[in-house]
Amino acid sequence: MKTIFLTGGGTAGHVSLNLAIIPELEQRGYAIHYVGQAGGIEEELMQGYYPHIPFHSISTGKLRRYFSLQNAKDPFKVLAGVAQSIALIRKHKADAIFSKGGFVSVPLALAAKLTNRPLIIHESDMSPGLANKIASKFANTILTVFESTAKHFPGKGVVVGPLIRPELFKGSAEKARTQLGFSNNLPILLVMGGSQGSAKINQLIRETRSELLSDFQLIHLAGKGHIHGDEGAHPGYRIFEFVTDELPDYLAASDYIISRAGSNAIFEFLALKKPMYLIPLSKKVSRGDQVENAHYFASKGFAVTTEEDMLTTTDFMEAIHQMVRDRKQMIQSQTDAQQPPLPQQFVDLLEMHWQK
Ligand SMILES: CC(=O)N[C@H]1[C@@H](OP(=O)(O)OP(=O)(O)OC[C@H]2O[C@@H](n3ccc(=O)[nH]c3=O)[C@H](O)[C@@H]2O)O[C@H](CO)[C@@H](O)[C@@H]1O
Repeated sequence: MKTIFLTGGGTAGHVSLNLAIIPELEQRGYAIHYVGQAGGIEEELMQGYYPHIPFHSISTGKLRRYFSLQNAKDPFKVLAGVAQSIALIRKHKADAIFSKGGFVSVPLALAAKLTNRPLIIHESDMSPGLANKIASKFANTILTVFESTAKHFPGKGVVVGPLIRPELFKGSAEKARTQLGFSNNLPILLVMGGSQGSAKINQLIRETRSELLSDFQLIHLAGKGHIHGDEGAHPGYRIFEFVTDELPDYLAASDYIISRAGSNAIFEFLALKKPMYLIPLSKKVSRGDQVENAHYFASKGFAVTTEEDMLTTTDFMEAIHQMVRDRKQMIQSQTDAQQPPLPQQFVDLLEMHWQK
């Protein structure tokens, strides 16, 4: 039996794809181990979805882009993580490593190189993240979602497209309506501020909620720690920090989406053919990957987008009206788009590149 180490964490966007391929890997008889950070979202999601898979925590640095005294300690934390990773690879006789990115993946990537194990990386965004840029030096292959990303990895980049968790296609709209106490009279608008929630989007929803509730029923995924008091009091409004098992049903019931532009989430909405309004995380606080993702989606006719800087409630409401007006065309463009690969095809590709 082959043993495979999966890694990726920090945000749910660096875990989703691993969750999607685990059933296929298990069916092919792999022994799977997950390497992440203790207390990270990766540990929480793995415990929730796959509690039988051993989770190993390692030490890692944060790879901050800003000055902090913590930066001086980080190289030592990464080195400790490399030593732990080498020990884990040897102890469990890992044959190959698959990394979905995030800073926790860097020590394991370096350990893969030092122990001569094949390493495959996946990059979801148009421009690669810092962790993947570093880890790519030790990788055999970097699988990308966007075609233009492969050029960042000469000789190693391979376009694979987005992978969607199969359970997202199995939701029941009726189940969601019953559970949420929603009627069939008004469309449902789902709001997702990325896996961690978005203070900006939450604020816009709070400011426009009474207006929105005359046209929509709202499912608001606000993020951990972003719910204040008794916000769920209105019968057409339900707020949650983060949902897991219910997400397929909530997505099936949704007629429209407002979201950040994280790669996993927007490709899920595309695969489910949901008209969407994207407000990407600003370039001021990120490398601008979400701005690129959102512009790409708008250019393909899959989404309406506005940037968050200077966004007023009037602009916000206007963009929502535009999404409603463009609904039919958006669904048509989404229907014409290339279908995402299946987990079987993705794992075939992984196996092919491990052998290289
Ligand atoms: C702040 C930050 O660094 N964001 C990055 C992070 O986003 P983030 O972690 O938000 O990831 P994505 O938006 O790509 O994916 C979010 C995932 O969480 C799931 N979900 C969300 C809410 C919920 O209640 N339940 C649930 O299961 C979604 O279905 C999706 O699978 O990784 C993405 C992929 O590399 C990047 O594009 C983003 O720029």
